[in-house]
Amino acid sequence: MNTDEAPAVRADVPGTFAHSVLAERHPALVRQVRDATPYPPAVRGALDGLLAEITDGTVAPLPPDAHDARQWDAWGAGTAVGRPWYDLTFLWGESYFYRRLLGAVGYFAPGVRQGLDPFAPFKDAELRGTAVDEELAALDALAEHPERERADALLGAALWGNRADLGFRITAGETAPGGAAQLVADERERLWDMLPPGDDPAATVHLIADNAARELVPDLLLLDHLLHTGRAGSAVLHVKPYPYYVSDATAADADAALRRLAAAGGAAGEAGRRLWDAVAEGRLAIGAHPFFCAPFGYAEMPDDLRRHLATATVTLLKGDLNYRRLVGDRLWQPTTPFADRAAHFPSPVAALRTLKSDVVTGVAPATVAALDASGEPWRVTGTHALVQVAGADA
Ligand SMILES: O=P(O)(O)OC[C@H]1O[C@](O)(CO)[C@@H](O)[C@@H]1O
Repeated sequence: MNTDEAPAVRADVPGTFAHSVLAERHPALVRQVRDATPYPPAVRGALDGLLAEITDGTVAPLPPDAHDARQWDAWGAGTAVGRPWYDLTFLWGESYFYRRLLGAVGYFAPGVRQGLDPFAPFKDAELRGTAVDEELAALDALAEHPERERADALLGAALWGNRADLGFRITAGETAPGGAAQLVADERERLWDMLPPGDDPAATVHLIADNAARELVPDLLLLDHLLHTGRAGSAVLHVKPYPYYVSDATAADADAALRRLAAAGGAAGEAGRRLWDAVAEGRLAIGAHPFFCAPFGYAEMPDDLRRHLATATVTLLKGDLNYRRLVGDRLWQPTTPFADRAAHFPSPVAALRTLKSDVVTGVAPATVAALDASGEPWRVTGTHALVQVAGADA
């Protein structure tokens, strides 16, 4: 199917979800970042400048001496600069917003704030929170269950862990995410068929992570299960090269989650120490390719990343943004076959996603009709989820 058949998601129509992200979520986030850390006047000024720019101004360029100014030029910054933010496509505009926010807090420039994650206060609080304690303690009860039940439970935890996304909560407030957990597409069986239990040292699972803390912990536990049961001989965890979309996991977040697990008691601690050993022995690698923060879909991934992902028996792709980048950030008919949209991906791929934006494919017509008839904004509230698989029959 030609991508021109569906319009790109844009943020220029008031009343749409994408518009609300630029008009409400981004300004709220700038204020939250400014309040979460005792920033000096220069940083506060830069954040205020960014706030004014995204509210009333036009897109400003990166400083010419920024380490990635040429990269962003190649990614289209030249044509974006000087235009209203709402003129940009949603994916490009969101991505550039996060790059600019990091610039405002001095993340990239030499100096005392270089490399300091502005979202760390939110991520740390979540990782230390009692909700994680409770989730880890619940693992002990799983040990007695048959392997397939444990696998399903861990897959479910990784799937619904995607609801814990901190960016989502900024506008979801206290009452959401919640409601009935519901899968709009359920291809778990096909996923497990690709990874039979046993000793297959050649099976490699790649996991393209989404959020840190409450999502990354169950992601890691799922990888541990795959490695421990021999469903996979090795694994690669792909994280972001720099802080992104508020809570997206970086290598520092992966280390923090591994420490949290390894220090836990019971089954969680055992899994954490196995994961620690797996990293130490090279069976679990952590990667952070620059393209994971690029403002484009995965169909446009560079050759080196394509070759790397092609080594996967299956790639688990987590979360809403990764899904948008997989199928294309376009307003597809929800019945558009997922396998068609994901056919470009270099390995078999399984999307594990709670729905937090308008993009969706691969939903059966009767399901779409029932969801639409419910009158609920089922695509964007995080109350619905999907497990979809493509490339498994190749
Ligand atoms: O963490 P996730 O599941 O990728 O969700 C993040 C989602 O939140 C947003 O940033 C704002 O809705 C979306 O653009 C994005 O798809």
